[in-house]
Amino acid sequence: MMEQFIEIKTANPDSLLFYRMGDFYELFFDDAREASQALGITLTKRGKHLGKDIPMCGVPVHAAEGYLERLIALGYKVAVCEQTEDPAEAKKRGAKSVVKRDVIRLITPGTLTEDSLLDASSSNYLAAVARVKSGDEGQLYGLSWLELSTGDYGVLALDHLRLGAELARIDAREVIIADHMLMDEDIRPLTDTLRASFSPVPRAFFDGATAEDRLLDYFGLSTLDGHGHYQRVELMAASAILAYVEKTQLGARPPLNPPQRELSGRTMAIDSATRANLELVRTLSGDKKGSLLSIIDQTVTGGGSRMLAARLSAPLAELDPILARQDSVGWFLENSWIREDLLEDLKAAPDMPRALSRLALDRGGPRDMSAIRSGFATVFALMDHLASAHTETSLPSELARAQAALSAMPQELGQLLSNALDDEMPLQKRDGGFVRSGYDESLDELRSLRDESRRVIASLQADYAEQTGIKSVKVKHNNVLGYFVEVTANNADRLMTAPLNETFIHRQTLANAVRFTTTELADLEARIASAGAKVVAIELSIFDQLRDAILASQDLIKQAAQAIAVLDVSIALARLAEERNYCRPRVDDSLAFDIHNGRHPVVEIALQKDGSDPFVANDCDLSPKDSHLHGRIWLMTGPNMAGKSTFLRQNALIAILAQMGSFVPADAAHIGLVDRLFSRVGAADDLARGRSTFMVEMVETAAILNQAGERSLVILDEIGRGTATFDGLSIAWATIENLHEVNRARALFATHYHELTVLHEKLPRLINATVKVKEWQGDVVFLHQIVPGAADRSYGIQVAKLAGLPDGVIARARDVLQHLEEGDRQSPAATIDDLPLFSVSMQKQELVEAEPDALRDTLQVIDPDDMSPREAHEALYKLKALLQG
Ligand SMILES: Nc1ncnc2c1ncn2[C@@H]1O[C@H](COP(=O)(O)OP(=O)(O)OP(=O)(O)O)[C@@H](O)[C@H]1O
Repeated sequence: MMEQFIEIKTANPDSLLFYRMGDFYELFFDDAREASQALGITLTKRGKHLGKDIPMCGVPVHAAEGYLERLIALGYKVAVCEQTEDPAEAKKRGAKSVVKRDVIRLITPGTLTEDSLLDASSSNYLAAVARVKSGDEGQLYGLSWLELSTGDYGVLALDHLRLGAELARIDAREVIIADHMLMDEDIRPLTDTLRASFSPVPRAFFDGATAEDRLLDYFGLSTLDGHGHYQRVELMAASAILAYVEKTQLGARPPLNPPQRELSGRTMAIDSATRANLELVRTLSGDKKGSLLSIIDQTVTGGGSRMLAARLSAPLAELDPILARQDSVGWFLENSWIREDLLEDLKAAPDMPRALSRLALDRGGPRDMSAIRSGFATVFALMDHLASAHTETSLPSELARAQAALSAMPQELGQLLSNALDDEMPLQKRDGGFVRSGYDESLDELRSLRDESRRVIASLQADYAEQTGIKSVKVKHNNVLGYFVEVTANNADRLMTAPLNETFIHRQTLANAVRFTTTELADLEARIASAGAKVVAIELSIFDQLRDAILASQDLIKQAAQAIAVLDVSIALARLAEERNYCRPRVDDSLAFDIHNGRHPVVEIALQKDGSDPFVANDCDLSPKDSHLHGRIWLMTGPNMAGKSTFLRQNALIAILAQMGSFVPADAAHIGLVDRLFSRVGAADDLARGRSTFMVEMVETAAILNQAGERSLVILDEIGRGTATFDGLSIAWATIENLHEVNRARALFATHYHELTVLHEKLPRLINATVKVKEWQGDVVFLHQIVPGAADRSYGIQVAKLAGLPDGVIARARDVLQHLEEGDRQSPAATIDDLPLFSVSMQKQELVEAEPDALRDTLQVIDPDDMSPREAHEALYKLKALLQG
């Protein structure tokens, strides 16, 4: 057996091998060590190999999915190895022969189809990255992606700058890449930063010479011309995906359509740092909760939720489809009366695309079929409700298309499924029991034969009781003996002596009972078994017929599922707009960016939940004005904690929401299409990649200055903060000039360098803005209101006080500040360099903290009313002693 194991393991070196033994999947050697640790299960040993113990651990087959789920979540791949013959067959070859086994499935993070392993509301993409040389030095990349559980398959050619951004958008669970590329300079940053697990595959997967043939062969086509003119690097990536799918599905070919070419420029480019900073679908700490998606997602179907996440991750950069989506949301906002009916229908909608893909991969069960059947019910209900609305007002284009897709569902198939499938569905197809009676005559006959025999057996118990005179005689069934007659031990003798021993044949003696069979019983049992086997055979063939019928209509079913998702998303966004008072933004191809009373969608909700003061709405106008041809730059100064970062982020989020087709948290908004969004907000160390905070900041700023154009929106928060004051100030200064003169992008720039505010005298499109605060008895009160002008001071010390810095440190900081401000007026450089800031304040802090606190503590516990004169006297001495030291 070990020989067999090692052979199979050698063929699957990069997967944990789940080796089937009876009711367990066992893991051996290093696999066992890794899995026992990852799963927290006991590591044992079994037998020896080359004189050493073999480490082993195992998981029960019936609970395997739970363990698989955890391993896949940790990024492991698993090869599932099953027995491929009956143990009885193996025995025929000799008592010691090993049952044949083979890997029947490779489970990898990007190729999942099981509901239990998938999150209904998230897509699960597999991606492939191909690379070719282009021009003298340059490299061109091909990126392909596939959602195996829904069949969504796309491809794109792009340069290195966009590769990271697009991979971050797709948010694949697994990325395959040729093994020789994995360590390359251009790929390393991706493997370090993305959430995906990278799977190296042999170079041959990406072979450019055979790529097209592989696609043609897969789709049974003689040319791909009808599907677009793919570049070579696109073909390489797309065919590598197919090769990997064939490898992991062991040759099973999920039905796909040729990959859709995505033309660059159709969506807003958002690089991975911006995406992460803005916490679109996940927060910086990796949680879904608290992300923008979690706040806006009111969808009720898995497909709708996945579509909403995809739209949020890829806001459009083309006008018409944005307007069409807005029309759908607007229509549901106006016709709110129809929403409730449709919502009820949607809540009952099954996840058809995932059921479909399991059926196609021959992994589907009766419940997947019934999901398609109930999909028809959902479709009919939706059509009814839409039709009633239709008579009153005409549907906007996107919804009209959805309605057309729903009505294209093949009704005969729906009828067939509801005729053929029973109401209650078993989990597995192997025991039958899912075909409705009345659907197939021969099946019904066999079933009644089987059931009749069962009834006869049930009546035998009474006959035998009468015949033997033993009232307690029982007819029972188990898997080893089949049907048998059982009597208690003290009644057994009667059956074993004449005349009853002619009828009752002894089978088994237990402690308290003895079991017999009869020819009559054996006969009936044989009849039941043969009818039962025939029943199952007929049911399985009906299953196959139904599956073929479903797959023949799969394109129509997928389109209907897509339509359901469109309805779900549109209704969800309409409800969102209504509940939260969002407005329909005016999106056009101008360079405007004019938000009136905008709010931060996530902070607004957080404040509401806390019961804090309501969110203060703010305007933001970056539109070109008068003779200025390009967008404006707002330079934001203002105290810490005043709300600058919130303001910056809210405007980026409003742009994203607007271009994904949603309404936005504002009273009014006018947005000229944004082609690229850059946001450098807050700094986080990237120690894993050996970069300091400042280095990360500079890398991201470089990307912005190199790529932003006049259609871009740039959000920069505190550039240069992580280095010496003058270096930082100079970098921020030069960055603003570049944005103004070269990039000419619409931009929001927040800074603590008040020196920058003089720039507006030189740069005509630069506007100073600040956040209003009120000073009250030495403390600062934040009004969160953005107003024109520059901040006079930072109020950093007041904020530090609010944060609870010791009083001594605050007092000393005020001294130092005063000193610096005076010095600054004379010779700023000298002051900053000369003052031993840190050590001075630390010494002072120790002084001020240690002494008064001891005195205070003692005083605090003294209660004069509860003291005798003598005690009071002693306390005084104690205080005095404390004072002296
Ligand atoms: N418009 C607003 N209305 C109400 N509360 C707000 C508003 N903007 C911000 N806040 C509150 O103020 C807090 C601080 O905001 P934010 O982080 O944006 O300040 P900041 O000026 O960027 O500070 P720092 O310079 O320290 O980064 C937020 O967490 C939020 O609770």
